[in-house]
Amino acid sequence: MSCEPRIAIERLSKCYNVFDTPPDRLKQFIVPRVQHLLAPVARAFGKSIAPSRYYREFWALRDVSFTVWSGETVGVIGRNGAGKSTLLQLVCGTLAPSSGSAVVRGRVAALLELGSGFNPEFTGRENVYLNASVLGLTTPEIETKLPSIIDYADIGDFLDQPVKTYSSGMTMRLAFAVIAHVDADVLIVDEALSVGDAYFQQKCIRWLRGFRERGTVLFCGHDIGAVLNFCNKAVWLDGGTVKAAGDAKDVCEAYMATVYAQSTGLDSATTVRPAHRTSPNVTARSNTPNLAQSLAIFEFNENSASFGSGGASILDVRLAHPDGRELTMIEGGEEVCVSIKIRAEVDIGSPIVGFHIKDRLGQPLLGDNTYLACRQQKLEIREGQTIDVAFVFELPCLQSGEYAITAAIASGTLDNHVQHHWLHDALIFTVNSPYRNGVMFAVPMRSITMTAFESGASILAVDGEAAPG
Ligand SMILES: Nc1ncnc2c1ncn2[C@@H]1O[C@H](COP(=O)(O)OP(=O)(O)OP(=O)(O)O)[C@@H](O)[C@H]1O
Repeated sequence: MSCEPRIAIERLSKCYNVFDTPPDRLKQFIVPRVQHLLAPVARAFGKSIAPSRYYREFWALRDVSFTVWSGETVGVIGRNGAGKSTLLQLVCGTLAPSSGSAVVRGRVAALLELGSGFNPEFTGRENVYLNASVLGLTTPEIETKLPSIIDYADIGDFLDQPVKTYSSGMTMRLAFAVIAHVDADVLIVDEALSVGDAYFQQKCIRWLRGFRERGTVLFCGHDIGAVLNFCNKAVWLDGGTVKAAGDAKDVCEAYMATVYAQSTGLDSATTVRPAHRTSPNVTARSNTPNLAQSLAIFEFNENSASFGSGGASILDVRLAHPDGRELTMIEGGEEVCVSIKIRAEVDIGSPIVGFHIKDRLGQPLLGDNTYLACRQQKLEIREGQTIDVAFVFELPCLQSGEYAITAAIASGTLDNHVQHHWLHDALIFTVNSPYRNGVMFAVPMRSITMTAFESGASILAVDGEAAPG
């Protein structure tokens, strides 16, 4: 990180004029103008006219100051209406401040309202030129990058159709493709917009993660998990002012404690208590996890993003029961099988096949590879042969959301290998789960026990269902 501040925000405020009724807006438009015209007449009679006001002021942001340093990823958090979007729009310059300043150094790209910079009457191709030049690229630069932008957006023949004929997903793909090619120094992104279809979402997240390594990011986080995963700093806005700023973990924890306290009516200072080991109170016990999570598994996507030196291709990736039956519903802790089918295009001496399950932010949650388990009995695959690799394991209880399985085949050892084919997001699946436990995934508890005592004697023991977390 250098010592150059990329974003310097000083006493930034934004006041909106709020009209209670539409006629008030009209009155505000007409009456002060008439009063202004009549003012000289009134003055001639020794009178003055006080200008009428038909609105009230609403300060969406007041005296906000903080600095984002080069290389930082800062999440802006806060409840609905706290002023996050207003702040981001002021930083991007799409909204004018009422007072104070937001100075950004370097080339800025914003992912706020994707496609909002597009002219709906122009074709996608024309909009790429328009948008990229607004973001600072010269025409020769755009021409050089155009094939890559088109490839990234992957919207086929629609490129030469007017943008007004696009679905919102297509507009988003094209807008993101432009953003990904403008070599920005600062990226301002509204997390809620980094969506689309699951494959494209994973592609965006991969790009954002890569960008984070070289650029500065200001990130509007509607989801605390995303901020914790993605940001090193956080700014907590509350009613348009900065409530806390600093290390993302500290700020998010303080924010969550307050949100929890407000939703439960408890004082946040009383929600964290020291552990008391002497007198546990109530008992519940469980060893039968039976809260079902419903799954939707998409088709294997052989065209998903990939890399590798070649020599082998991943032909299929499946998530199913270990006996091959289709998986539509799982219970916490059930055995599942991730199977990967591969064809060798050359002889491969020491194949290593592996997979990752990633959450919607691209965070790898779990996975494994064949290296340790199979190193004693080396398998060789000959050119033209196919192999099936099956990983059978207990899938932890996942939170609701979208997940992606990435699969790969390499050869060699863990430290020294050739990557033949790495297929990002080969299989997407969604989980609709009842678990709300605040962790990325939960392991099924073998038992959960709470015991009530009175005068040292146990008075209550209850068997309950396992609900991890
Ligand atoms: N054009 C406007 N006129 C009047 N009030 C506005 C206008 N735009 C935003 N506001 C108000 O300003 C406050 C901050 O809005 P903002 O959209 O910045 O909040 P936010 O933190 O991004 O909320 P959310 O998480 O719901 O997106 C809200 O109370 C909102 O109603």
